[in-house]
Amino acid sequence: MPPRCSPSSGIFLPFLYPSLFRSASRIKCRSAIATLHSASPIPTPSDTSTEPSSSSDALPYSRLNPPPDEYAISTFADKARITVHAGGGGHGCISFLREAFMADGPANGGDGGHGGNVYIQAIHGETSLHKLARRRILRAERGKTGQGSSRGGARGDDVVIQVPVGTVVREIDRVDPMIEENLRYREARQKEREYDKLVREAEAEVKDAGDAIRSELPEPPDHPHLHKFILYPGISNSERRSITLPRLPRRERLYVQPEGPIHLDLSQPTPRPILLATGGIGGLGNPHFVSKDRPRPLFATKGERAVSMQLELELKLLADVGLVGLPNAGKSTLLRALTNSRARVGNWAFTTLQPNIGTVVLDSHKGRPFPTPKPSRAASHAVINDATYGSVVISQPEHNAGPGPEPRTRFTVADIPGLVEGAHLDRGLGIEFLRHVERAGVLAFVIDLSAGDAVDALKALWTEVGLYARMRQEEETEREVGSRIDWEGDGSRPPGTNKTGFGGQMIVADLHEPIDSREVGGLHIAAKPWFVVATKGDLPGTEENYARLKEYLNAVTDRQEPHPSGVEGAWTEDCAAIPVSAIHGHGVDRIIHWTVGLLDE
Ligand SMILES: Nc1nc2c(ncn2[C@@H]2O[C@H](COP(=O)(O)OP(=O)(O)OP(=O)(O)O)[C@@H](O)[C@H]2O)c(=O)[nH]1
Ligand SMILES: [Mg+2]
Repeated sequence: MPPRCSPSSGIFLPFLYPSLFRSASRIKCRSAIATLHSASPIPTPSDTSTEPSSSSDALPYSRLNPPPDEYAISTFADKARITVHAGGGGHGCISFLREAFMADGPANGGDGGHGGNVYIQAIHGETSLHKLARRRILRAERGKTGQGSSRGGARGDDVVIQVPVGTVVREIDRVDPMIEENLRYREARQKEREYDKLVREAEAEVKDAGDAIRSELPEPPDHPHLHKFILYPGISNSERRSITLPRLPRRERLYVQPEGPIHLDLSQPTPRPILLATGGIGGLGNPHFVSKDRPRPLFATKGERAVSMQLELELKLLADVGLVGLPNAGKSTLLRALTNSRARVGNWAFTTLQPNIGTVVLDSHKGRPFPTPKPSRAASHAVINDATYGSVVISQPEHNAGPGPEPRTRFTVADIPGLVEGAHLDRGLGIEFLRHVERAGVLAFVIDLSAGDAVDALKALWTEVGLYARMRQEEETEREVGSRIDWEGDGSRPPGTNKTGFGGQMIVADLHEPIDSREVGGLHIAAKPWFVVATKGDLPGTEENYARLKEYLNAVTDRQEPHPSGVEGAWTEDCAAIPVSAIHGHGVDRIIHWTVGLLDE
């Protein structure tokens, strides 16, 4: 059989066998990056499209310049579609006491146990939805069937679905047997009433020949709750025919089933699990039906069926800082420099295919907590080749900040796959991951100073983010309108309306509710504080690029230039560019200081 991937298609080899292909990959990937850049109007360095944007080839391997195969695989999923089934109720039992010298003992069948519920809980320990995406179906336990000697069945175990904080839960579909049941019961009662009416009319016509007329009438309808009963297995045919089933008492579920469609935004940890689907109630044992006329009931009831629903889970990472940059800009290297992350680094575009999250530990509780003052703009713009920049550990001041809010001890950074032009239209790997940017408190735009004009690169990135933000806003508005429309269209009368019905029309609710002004036109992202990480500052010839970028950002801060996204009213309070060399670990502590300042604002 010929090989699936011909040896000539070397472009795939770095992804498959990175360690075997290290030396060749540098050359191949340079051309791949050059092609990618040339296909895109996003600026590329005229002099670096043939030369790689990194001098990392010449550097010895280290934690910040790792070989391409030195990384931790993250099993990450940010979307999952699951079906949850609450547990059905256990059946009631038909049983009679048997003792010596007691031929016909009293009924002693136990009740069935109630079914387990399905809950959801957002917790900090979870970081991904991959386990749920793999499991797909989650079932709470059924209630156990009742037993003889009046032993009730055990309650079914609940299921608590634990999801990461930042998960959005949307109900797509629901099967609620209680609603079906009510409909079925109403239909059966209607048939019963019609039948009774027929009988009454016939009896009125021939008063003393009621029986004769009854025999001409159609078969009486079934008992409305017939399907809910279990009959004694040893029952004879004559007993079956003579059995008269009682009308069942109306029974409510133990827990109130939340009304649909469920839409939860679990952006905070939930100390108590939230109920999604309620378990069915257990069936009644035969002692419940004992009466003077019926001392030995040969039936019990079945357990109620339970709610099941289909849910869509979407994780919007709740990182404090989101790293946004073009492919190969150096985001993962920066994440490694900032945190203990072992994100994959490689000199080719789209090395990162899944978001990576790292935690910057500011205070490991080994010493006193320390205040984190925001440095001045001038300080953050200082030259980077300072010997102290190599370490991530921040020196702690002598005295404590005094009374006030607890100082921040850590923050999280999300490294998402690189954005290309048109990412908001789902080009590259963009749209899947742009939503993680939505939740970040601060955006850090990682710009490769050696890869063309930094200002153009920043504008291109902001354009994508801005367009995405607007698109999301439109989607949300549409969804909101959709949820206020009665799409049933079956002419049935919605609650609270008059008898005329709506004959299949859509009913749009009042849409004149005020909309949060921050949500208009993508401002929910553009209003976030942001700064630029001007990386690869160690490479020659990057100073001028940095100087231009700094000048531009000062102009944006002074409102002489519009915000790079073009969104009106976006955040321009203090647009900084922090020069770093992530590969050497230079300048990372400035990023940490600056970020903490923005987060604490
Ligand atoms: N000289 C130099 N090279 C760097 C620096 N930061 C990253 N690089 C190199 O740039 C290349 C790309 O780095 P990555 O961290 O994988 O870039 P990325 O932005 O995560 O790339 P994608 O995941 O593909 O979007 C690697 O060869 C790094 O060694 C830096 O500060 N200086
Ligand atoms: Mg990366």
